[in-house]
Amino acid sequence: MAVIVDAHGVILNANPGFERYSGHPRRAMVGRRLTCLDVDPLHGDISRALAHCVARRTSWQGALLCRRADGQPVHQQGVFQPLETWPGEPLRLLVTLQDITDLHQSAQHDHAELERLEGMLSGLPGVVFQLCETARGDLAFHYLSDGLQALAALSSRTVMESAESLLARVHAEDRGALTTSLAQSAVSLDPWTLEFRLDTSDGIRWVEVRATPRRGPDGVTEWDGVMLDITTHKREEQRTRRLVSTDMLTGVLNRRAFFDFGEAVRAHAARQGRSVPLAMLDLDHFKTLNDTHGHAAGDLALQVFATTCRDCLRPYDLFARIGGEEFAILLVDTSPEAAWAVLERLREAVEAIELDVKGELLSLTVSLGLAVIPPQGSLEFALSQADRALYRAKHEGRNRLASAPGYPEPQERTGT
Ligand SMILES: Nc1nc2c(ncn2[C@@H]2O[C@H](COP(=O)(O)OP(=O)(O)OP(=O)(O)O)[C@@H](O)[C@H]2O)c(=O)[nH]1
Repeated sequence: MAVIVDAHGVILNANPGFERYSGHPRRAMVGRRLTCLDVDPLHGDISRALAHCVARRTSWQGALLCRRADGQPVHQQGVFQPLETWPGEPLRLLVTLQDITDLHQSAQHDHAELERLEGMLSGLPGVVFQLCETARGDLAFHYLSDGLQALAALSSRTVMESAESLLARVHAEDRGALTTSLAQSAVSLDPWTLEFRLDTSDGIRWVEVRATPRRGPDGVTEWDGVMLDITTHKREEQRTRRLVSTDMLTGVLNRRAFFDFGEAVRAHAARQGRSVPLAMLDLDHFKTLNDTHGHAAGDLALQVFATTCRDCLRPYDLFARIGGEEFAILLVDTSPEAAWAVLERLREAVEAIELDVKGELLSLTVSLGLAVIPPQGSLEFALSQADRALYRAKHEGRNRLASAPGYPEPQERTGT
């Protein structure tokens, strides 16, 4: 509908559609102010639109809330247009109003739907995101649900403004894997899946990401995905792995872990053409200690012995209980000569133990058999050689080191 009004908003003329859409008889409205259609006739948007056009002599357009003659509110899209006038002629405005109630209702419905969806997404146990990589390789988050605050103590808005604010928190050791896996997914368009750590003020959080990529015509790759907090699950997994690889009595590695980790150490050294010194250790006369002082005293001796040995070694040397009172050591990044010296010091440290059993001080000694795993050799074979050397150490009087054939003896090292 359209009306012509003067500078005070008084209706001078109205088209036939006016009657149909406003419900007011056309003739009755001529001479009345247009503001009477507004739900707020004194201070509503129609008053403001009129004031705008009169003051600036430019058009105005925007949404208005009006009331029909029967009292029904109607949302209108209004355009107020000053008409051309001759100099001296009074100002007149052409006002067109279009009923947008249906559009408004559907927008309101969409808005409610969107709010419902937002509420649902922020309630999910994770972060829903849309990540975008431009053809130049720049990353930007186009969407992040609210869960990010709980996951990374960062607001979605901050990370949408700068993806770097989140990427900078990825644990240094995991950044390479993140970049590589994302690049692979961008090239192959296979799903992007990764587990990585985030450094947060609450400590390390483990995150699992799963996202589906697609490529736009402009070469941009977009991933729709979800980030899940798997910290609890990871801690549980690490605890289980520790339990599976740990000897319950002494807390050192068990036989199975020794072979698993030992194989990795061997393979690493072999790639660099280096051999790895290895030792088998067995407490002397342990049966006598058990039989004389009881099994509990034996257990205590094993615990003190294990702690003493562990303290003599570097953190990354492998030390494991591989049988009852049998232990094994793999010395990482150590020459056979240096290994002999380390193990001799260890033997002395064990000899210095004073075990307090019900007020009686008991001493312990250990015999050691040494061998090396050559670059082409196997862990099992070297262990059997160390075992034979250990047998020799026992045979030669215990509380001593003996080495497998070919192992540099101390005399050879010192040249004496
Ligand atoms: N208390 C305790 N004893 C253990 C454990 N595992 C094995 N043993 C005992 O360790 C003893 C090993 O004895 P032997 O193999 O005869 O060796 P030994 O008495 O140390 O003699 P040598 O090795 O020749 O010096 C046995 O009595 C086993 O029962 C354990 O977990 N706790």
